Amino acid sequence: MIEIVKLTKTFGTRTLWSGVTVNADRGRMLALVGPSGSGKSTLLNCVGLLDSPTAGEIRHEGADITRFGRQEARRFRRDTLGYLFQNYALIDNATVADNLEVSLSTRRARREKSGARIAEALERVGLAGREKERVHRLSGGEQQRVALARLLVKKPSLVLADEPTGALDHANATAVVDILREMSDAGCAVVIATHDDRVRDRCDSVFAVHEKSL
Ligand SMILES: Nc1ncnc2c1ncn2[C@@H]1O[C@H](COP(=O)(O)OP(=O)(O)OP(=O)(O)O)[C@@H](O)[C@H]1O
Repeated sequence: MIEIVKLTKTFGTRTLWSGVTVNADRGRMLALVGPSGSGKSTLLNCVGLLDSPTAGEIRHEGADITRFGRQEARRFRRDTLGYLFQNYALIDNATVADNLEVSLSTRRARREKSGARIAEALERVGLAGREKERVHRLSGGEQQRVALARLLVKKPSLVLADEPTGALDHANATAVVDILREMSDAGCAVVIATHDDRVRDRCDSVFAVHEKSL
């Protein structure tokens, strides 16, 4: 799915990591671990095209995504990528349903019954019937489950999760990882930057970012 090959990131004279080579495969969950500041988020952001590496390649379907122009990057984000952040990255003042609809392109939404898809995703994350509620009124755990429902609606083939359980209690963290596991079992490649040993232990492979630094 994604091949990261000899990736390096430097800021001025500081090398964050170099020679990073690791794959994210469909049907598997990869944990990115390392101490605070070791560059887990930066690596995830390079794969998500939110940041650029200094050297190396990130290959997807024969292309090096680090060389994508604006159009290709937009298509990659739209068609392939799903992101899950610690701070949920939802539209606070909008309803649950509005937050889920943004992940449907209008053409697709017209073609399919978006209402039914949204209801199904909300049911799956334990928020059945909560479409009309405003996101800022929900608890942190509920907001992260809305963000997960948004991924379930979008059905990306690659999910990048940055500390997705960092602000959650044990029950909500377990629920989040359960759903990521389900997406992975359905063929998605899942990459999770995490400090949480319980999350790490539920992944199929572990990549220690700090051990690849020079
Ligand atoms: N644009 C930038 N310019 C300079 N330094 C940066 C830039 N972006 C990130 N850094 C530095 O790179 C380091 C790695 O940050 P990053 O957030 O990737 O680490 P992390 O492993 O995810 O940390 P944490 O576990 O605390 O979230 C930090 O020291 C950060 O200050």
